[in-house]
Amino acid sequence: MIRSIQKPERELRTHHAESGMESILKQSRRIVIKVGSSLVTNQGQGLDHAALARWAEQIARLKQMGKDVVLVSSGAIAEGMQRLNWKKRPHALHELQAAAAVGQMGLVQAYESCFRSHEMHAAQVLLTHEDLSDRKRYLNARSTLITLLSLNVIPVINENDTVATDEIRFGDNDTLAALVTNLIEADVLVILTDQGGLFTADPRKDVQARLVEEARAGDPAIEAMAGGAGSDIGRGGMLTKVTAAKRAARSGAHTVIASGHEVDVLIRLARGEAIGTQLLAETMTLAARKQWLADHLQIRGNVTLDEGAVKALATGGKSLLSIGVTNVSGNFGRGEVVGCLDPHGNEIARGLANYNAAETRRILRRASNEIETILGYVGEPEFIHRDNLVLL
Ligand SMILES: Nc1ncnc2c1ncn2[C@@H]1O[C@H](COP(=O)(O)OP(=O)(O)O)[C@@H](O)[C@H]1O
Ligand SMILES: N[C@@H](CCC(=O)OP(=O)(O)O)C(=O)O
Repeated sequence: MIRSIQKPERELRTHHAESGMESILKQSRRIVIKVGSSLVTNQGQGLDHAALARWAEQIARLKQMGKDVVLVSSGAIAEGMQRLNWKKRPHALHELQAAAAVGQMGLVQAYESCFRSHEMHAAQVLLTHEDLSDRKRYLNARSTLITLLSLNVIPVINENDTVATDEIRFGDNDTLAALVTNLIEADVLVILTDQGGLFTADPRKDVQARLVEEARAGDPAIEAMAGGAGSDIGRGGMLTKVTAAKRAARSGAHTVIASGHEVDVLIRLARGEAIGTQLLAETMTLAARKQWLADHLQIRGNVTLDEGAVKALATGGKSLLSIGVTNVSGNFGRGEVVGCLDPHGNEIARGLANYNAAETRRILRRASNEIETILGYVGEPEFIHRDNLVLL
């Protein structure tokens, strides 16, 4: 497992290396990597294809090291501007959105051809923040991403700029990357940018600024160090990265902020070299996720379980299958929270249902392999997956 709670005396370190520190990437299995605009474009004009090829190569090597990788990549607007022959970044949101729609084609084409040379595929996933706060879409996005990972495909995520405006306005894929980290319960979020990491002040303005090697994600002191907006190309700045780290920590993920200009930065991090800034989460992934679930609980209905299912949940650490459900009450949708009652009506657990109430009424007491015949399709084999279940 990855390193967990840091000691208070290590709250903030600003001196350089030789500290024997090891990168948290070494121990982690599931990683979200965010590459900022400055690392995938030619100063905001078109894509830097050589850079994309380097990212794909490094990610292919991480895969060989047994890591699951999701890539969050900016670059659509810059590529769209070039394809449309626009020399200056427009101010009107609808024009930025149009540029993103044109450029996204080039972005995924480029990644697909890069990953193909490593005998891998890329998948385009466009998301908005709202998608991830809606429980049904949250579950759908989660299942799709986890399936893509199991198929050895690299999901390449960007904001769905056609329907979102806030992120274009602020130029921020950092928040999106943090939400994806929560979504798939990644161990680490790696934010690559044009600076060596988080400095005690903006290094472009303050020559005295020192690199913060390690701190606690969510420490108010680091928020104060991260100034306002950054460059003209990407405009989220360091503050959105520090905030992203705080958000990622909510599901137990650590964050690394490092320079994408370091040669083979991802490989070196994965081998354990401490590069850039490590912002550490205090809780372990699973516990944090359960806490997240607990915070979001608003029961929409109940299912009653038979004794076997109660035992499987309470002592077996298992998922809840439809075969163990004997009764359904309420009117919940897919992704909504249901209470799980024992045969005496006592609530023993809560979790996110993979099937809505009407579907559950049809599949109760039936085995998972019968779901497809009964409903005409099959989603997940479990009614509530263990990861989405909290015992009371
Ligand atoms: N404390 C700080 N440490 C490092 N960089 C900072 C800090 N405060 C502000 N910045 C600025 O944030 C910029 C990175 O943000 P941004 O340009 O949005 O990158 P990206 O496109 O990679 O998301 C840096 O170039 C730097 O000028
Ligand atoms: N989604 C947009 C821009 C997002 C963006 O610039 O974010 P960031 O790289 O965090 O500064 C694009 O692909 O051009």
